[in-house]
Amino acid sequence: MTPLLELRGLTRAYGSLTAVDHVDLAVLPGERHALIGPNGAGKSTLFATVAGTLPATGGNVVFDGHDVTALAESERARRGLLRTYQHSSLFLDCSVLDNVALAVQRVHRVAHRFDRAARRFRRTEAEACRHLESVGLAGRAGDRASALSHGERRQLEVAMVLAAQPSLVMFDEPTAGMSAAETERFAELVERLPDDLTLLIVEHDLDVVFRLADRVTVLHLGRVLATGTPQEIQADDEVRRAYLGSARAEELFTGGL
Ligand SMILES: Nc1ncnc2c1ncn2[C@@H]1O[C@H](COP(=O)(O)OP(=O)(O)OP(=O)(O)O)[C@@H](O)[C@H]1O
Repeated sequence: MTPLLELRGLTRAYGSLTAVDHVDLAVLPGERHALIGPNGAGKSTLFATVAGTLPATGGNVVFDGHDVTALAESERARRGLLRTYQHSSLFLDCSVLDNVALAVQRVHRVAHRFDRAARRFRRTEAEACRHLESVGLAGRAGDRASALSHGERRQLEVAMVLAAQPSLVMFDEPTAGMSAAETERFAELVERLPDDLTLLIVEHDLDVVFRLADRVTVLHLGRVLATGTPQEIQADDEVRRAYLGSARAEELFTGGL
């Protein structure tokens, strides 16, 4: 199967520090792929370089068969490669529904241009409602975004990303700061996303990783240490060694299986 996303020798240096060091990685269509690693492994840098938030200093990002390394983040998003931002994309004074409707409108700017205003409005609203339903927020449509809890804001953010009709969504530590109940709700939400949506998730909660991911890539000191199924990763001696001394070693040994 041809990968939807392929990283070829992707490298990102900050001066003399190579935070992401010749990373090769393939994410297949429909796959849920998690990126883990001890603190400072280079996960955030890799994430930002793939999304186009940070330019690469070497190597290539190939998305849907095209080399997008030189493209801006917005152009990558237009082609279906989207990343989530922690809260920064929300209009807190607008309603939950309007936040998603605005995201829908951005996509349909061209497609709906010749519709009559009332019809365009109805279509946009119906589509926004559908996205809210798929993230479990239909009941909060009329509330202000500022009234949502931390976990609900992250759900709203997913609805807004879905409105952009992506083929690959990159989640940036989605459960960070969530309560156990919010984390559970978020994991269920991800499990319910359409099967053909490809996901790349950077996540610290290894229970969530081992529950959601089809395959896991472990970064260590900017390099790929291992890629495999959750079971393979948990049984990998090198991975265990990389996590030893990390507060998360315990999770690696006990989580998920
Ligand atoms: N803007 C920057 N300038 C210089 N060095 C940086 C910068 N951002 C990150 N680094 C360094 O690059 C390396 C990788 O950092 P990065 O944040 O990508 O790792 P991470 O795996 O996401 O870590 P964490 O799990 O702690 O978030 C670290 O050594 C970090 O100190």
